[in-house]
Order: sequence, then structure tokens, then C-alpha cells
Amino acid sequence: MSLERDLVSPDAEGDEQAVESALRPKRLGEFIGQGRVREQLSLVLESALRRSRPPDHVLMSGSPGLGKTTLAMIIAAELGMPLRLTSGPALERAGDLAAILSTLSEGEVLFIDEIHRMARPAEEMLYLAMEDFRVDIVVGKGPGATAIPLEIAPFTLVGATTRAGLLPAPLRDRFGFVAHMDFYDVAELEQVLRRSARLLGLELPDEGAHEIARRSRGTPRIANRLLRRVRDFAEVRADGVITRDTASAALNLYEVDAEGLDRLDRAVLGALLRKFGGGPVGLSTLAVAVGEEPETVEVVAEPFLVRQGLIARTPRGRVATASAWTHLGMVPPPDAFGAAAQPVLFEDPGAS
Ligand SMILES: Nc1ncnc2c1ncn2[C@@H]1O[C@H](COP(=O)(O)OP(=O)(O)OP(=O)(O)O)[C@@H](O)[C@H]1O
Repeated sequence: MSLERDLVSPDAEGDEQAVESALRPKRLGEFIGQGRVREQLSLVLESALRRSRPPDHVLMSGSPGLGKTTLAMIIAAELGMPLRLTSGPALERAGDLAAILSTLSEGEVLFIDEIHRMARPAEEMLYLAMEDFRVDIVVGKGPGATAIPLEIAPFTLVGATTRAGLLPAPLRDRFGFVAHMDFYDVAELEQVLRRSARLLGLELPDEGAHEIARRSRGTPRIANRLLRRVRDFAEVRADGVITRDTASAALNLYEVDAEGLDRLDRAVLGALLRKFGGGPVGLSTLAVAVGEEPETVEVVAEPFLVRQGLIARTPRGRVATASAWTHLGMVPPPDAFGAAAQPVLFEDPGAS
């Protein structure tokens, strides 16, 4: 993986996880942005607390790095309950899940990250656990196999997914509350950056915060990461103050462009324009053209490019918009997607 990809990849790896946990907001009141989700969630939690019952199960969907794990931790903290963390890929067999469920204490919050990647038998066990707080332990094999029901303590499941569309309907329907996390706007990311700078003991003037925020792909994890790289640059190449010019020079060095597009984003756009004339082209063909897995293109690059209005998903495949051509310094063809939305000048027949 290239340095540039690491820098703007929405996934956290290695040492970064330690820094991240230091920067995580701990309570709902500290959580920045996602106003609607915060308000809905605070109602769900408050009413559960009043009834002294565990709240409904919560599903959070959204791109990586938008704060799903942080919110799961906040839910447990607001309820004053312990949190157990696991992930879909770790639940390969039903037994893996049964081992966790059977040791939950009453009211505990169970967080399953990447819940769409859970194996089928574990998923089926989860249906019953979510609905009836019970699991069936199957003993024996073939016609003689028997299911022994095992009561489990009432708990709250918090599931997170980057691909809500992949969740089977029976699982999705068992969540009482679904939170859709959206990309953050620049003002919200500035707040995230100011908070992180305070916690890291950095001086961050507003102009520097703005420059980093607008290049952070709408993602707090990336904002925090860019802040640390800009800090390095400011300390080594400047006088330590993160001015707009320092931030901009640092981010140019790391090949994060003015709109926050990184090397993968530009590779996807470049392939779409140069190899496929702007599309439409299927996801897997596009992924092969940039040498990435289709899932990486779909989960990491595409949501942001769609949000920026640079590509569109159509039933026939991915299509570049007129803005994509302009972004890469090329002239959009007259029939480019979205070009019709631009004002078109007609000769006025009644003129003269
Ligand atoms: N609303 C927020 N306010 C302040 N900081 C935030 C917020 N959301 C996320 N962050 C910061 O971004 C980092 C990444 O958040 P988090 O790990 O919760 O994302 P995630 O959506 O769970 O990502 P993944 O799906 O990759 O696990 C956190 O360390 C936290 O510091």
C-alpha cells in the first residue's frame, strides 16, 4: 500500500488505533455532527433509561471512519453498561457467537462491526438471540440432532456496516433503530480538528483547520490523520504554526488534492474517463482497470466520488459527470452526464 493510500485510507491501522482511542469523544454531547442521528439516538437511550430496560437493537450504516465504533462506545457509556466488541469476520461459526452471547451480562452492549460479513450459521443464531434472548445449541448430528434452548441475558446489539444493502432483510428488520451516518461537512470537520488539536496540544488557527477540513473526504478519521501529518510538516519545514499555506503545502506533498481526492480516487476517475470514455462501465471492470478489489472501489472510493458529484451510478454502470472531466483538467464531451444541467445558451429566435 502506498504512503498516499495510507494517508487518506478511511481504515485505521497499527499505532493509529491508539491515537484514535485518545481522540474519541466519550459522550453523546461531545460527538460532533450527525445531528439527526444524535437526536434520535438520545431519545432511544433516554427512554430506555427511564423504563430501566435495554434499548432496541441499533444498526449503524455508513462509510468507514465516520464514527460508528465511537457511537457504539458512547451508547454503552450513556447507558452505564459494559461494551463487548467483535466483528462479522470473527464470527465464522455459530459456536463463536454462542460463546459471546452466553457470557453477556444483563443490559450489556454487544458491538458487531462489519456485521454484513458474518457467516450464515452465526447470522441465523443471531436472529433468535435478538428477538427472544435465546439461542438453540444443537447437539448431535443428522436425524438424531436436538436443539437445546439456552436463555441469554437481555442485551443490546449494536451492528455496524459499510454496506447496508448486503444485510439480509430478516436481520435488518430485527433492528429497532437504524442510523444512517453521512459524510461530515467542512464546518463539522473543522470542529473535529479543533477538538483534536486541543487534545494533542497543537496550535491550530482557523485558516489551517479550514484547509485540512476541506481536504478530509468528509471523514473525521482522515481529518485527524491529515492533522498529524500537517503537524509534522509544520514542525520540520515551518515554524510549527499550521497556517493555510503550510497545510496546503503539506497536503500537496502527500498528494491529497484540493477537494480531498487521493491517488485511488484519481485513478478511478482517470480510468473512467481515459479508458472508458466516461462510462457507463461495470464496477468489476473499473476495479480491474485500477488494480483494486471491486469492494475497495465500491466502499472506499465510490461513495465519496458520488457525493462530490464526480461519478454517478446508473443501471448500466458507473458514469463520469461533466465535473469529473473538469476536475482532471479535461474538456467534457457535450453529452457528458450532468452536462445538461449546466445552463445551455440557445439563440433567441425573436432577437434582433
Ligand atoms: N463525530 C465525531 N466527533 C469527533 N471525532 C470523531 C467523530 N466521529 C469519528 N471521530 C474520530 O474518527 C475516528 C474514527 O472513528 P470510528 O473508529 O468510530 O469510525 P468507524 O465508522 O467505526 O470506522 P470503521 O468502520 O472503519 O470501524 C475516531 O478515532 C474519532 O477520533
